[in-house]
Amino acid sequence: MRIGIMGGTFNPIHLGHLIAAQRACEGMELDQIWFMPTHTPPHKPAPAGTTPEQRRDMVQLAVSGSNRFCVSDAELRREGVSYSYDTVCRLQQDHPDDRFYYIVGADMIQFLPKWYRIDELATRIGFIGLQRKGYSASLEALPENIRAAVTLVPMPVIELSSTEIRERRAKGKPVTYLVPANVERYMEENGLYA
Ligand SMILES: Nc1ncnc2c1ncn2[C@@H]1O[C@H](COP(=O)(O)OP(=O)(O)OP(=O)(O)O)[C@@H](O)[C@H]1O
Ligand SMILES: O=C(O)c1ccc[n+]([C@@H]2O[C@H](COP(=O)([O-])O)[C@@H](O)[C@H]2O)c1
Repeated sequence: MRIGIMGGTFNPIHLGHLIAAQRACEGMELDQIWFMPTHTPPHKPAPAGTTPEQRRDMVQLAVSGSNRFCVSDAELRREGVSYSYDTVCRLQQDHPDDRFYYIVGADMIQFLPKWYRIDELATRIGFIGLQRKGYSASLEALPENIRAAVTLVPMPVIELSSTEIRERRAKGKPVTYLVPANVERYMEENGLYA
């Protein structure tokens, strides 16, 4: 199988993540997308306002209607910083017949050279890079070996982030149509970000 890994903090998951995953799925003819919430993100502050279980629950709700999308808790089960290299090595050990692709937004593409053991990672998997407003999706600045591993997939610009969802919730503004309805309900019921 061709499997896309959609890694993220997902604090919380929003429609930008889901549309990105769907475009990657179509553009690269993937069989499945595994949404992989990080335990501890490598390059940003530890997520505040939620537990890892709550972030995972919201992702689970968001993908519940799909037959191609699912949640992997491989990183949540592993203590410490969630380096993608460690995750990929483990996945390839457990699923030797499958091919893995790592899906990243355009904001992340320019930081790929800073990823832990990126040179080895780029020999193991392909990266699927998606367009995102405000960030250059150009590959020119990347070293040749990393550039060769990235395929760009066009996606409509979805100007939306988890930060915006948290800020709207903190101000008492609705997040309707920005996150799936069942995720909005979960945030309400658990008093998240309010
Ligand atoms: N609107 C979007 N369009 C395309 N890709 C996105 C979008 N939002 C997030 N992504 C991508 O999804 C992955 C996971 O993102 P993450 O969970 O950190 O969400 P975020 O919205 O960037 O969060 P935050 O605002 O808290 O920094 C990253 O590769 C990121 O680039
Ligand atoms: O392995 C790394 O060095 C690395 C550095 C930055 C980001 N990542 C992964 O990229 C994904 C998106 O990261 P973030 O910080 O936008 O949530 C998430 O799965 C991270 O674990 C991985």
